[in-house]
Amino acid sequence: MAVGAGAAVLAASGLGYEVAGRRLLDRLDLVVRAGESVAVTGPSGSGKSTLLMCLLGLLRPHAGDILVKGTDITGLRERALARYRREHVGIVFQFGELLPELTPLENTALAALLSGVPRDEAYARAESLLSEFGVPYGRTPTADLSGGERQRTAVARALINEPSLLLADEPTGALDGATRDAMAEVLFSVPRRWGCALLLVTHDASVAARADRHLALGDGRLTEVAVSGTEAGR
Ligand SMILES: Nc1ncnc2c1ncn2[C@@H]1O[C@H](COP(=O)(O)OP(=O)(O)OP(=O)(O)O)[C@@H](O)[C@H]1O
Repeated sequence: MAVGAGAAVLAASGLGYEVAGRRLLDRLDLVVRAGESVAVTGPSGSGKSTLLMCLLGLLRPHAGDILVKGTDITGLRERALARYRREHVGIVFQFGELLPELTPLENTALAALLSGVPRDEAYARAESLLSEFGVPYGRTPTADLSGGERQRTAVARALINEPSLLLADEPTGALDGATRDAMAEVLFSVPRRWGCALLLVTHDASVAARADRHLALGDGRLTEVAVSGTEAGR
């Protein structure tokens, strides 16, 4: 657990999910606390994206509970799930999923505007987050930014509604070298600075090693990956 990690934001227990007769999640348990980062790795096809989809409420697990801030989201109907995603969850994908023709400021503010935040406040929050992450927010369309700038914009957008849970699916997968490291640095600073819980899925062991906890998904369950001496001393 991270130093000073707080209450459980996410507590999933006994999760089960089957597809085509295959048990992808099998009595899986997972707790992520406020201020804590958890990385999940696992072979291709082991069910990492399926787990994230369950946590987002886009797939309904066949067994188990997913408590987010004490509410079991597995029992929510569509409208309540949409509200849950809007109010509690931020998500960053591999390719950022931003609208290319909008500026980074517009892309970031849009997520707040769609949640009913007044225009001035949405833009003020967006400016503050983008400066924090060192993204230029002039008139340049997002399409013309570098890969790293686009991903940092995606993090700003994911944070604008002050989520308690930040989910990231291969957020560094499309980046390489120094850009990937810089992006990892930004992501892992988020739980420390904003106090939310971060759950990150990655194929990159060096990125996973930066998390407070590194879990491996295999045979439908999560197991702790031992932290090496160097990592433990970070
Ligand atoms: N609707 C479906 N019908 C049949 N098989 C499916 C369906 N959805 C997912 N699968 C299978 O379930 C397995 C797990 O998929 P998932 O995307 O969760 O894996 P992953 O660990 O995220 O993989 P990767 O690392 O390659 O992204 C895969 O073998 C996939 O083909």
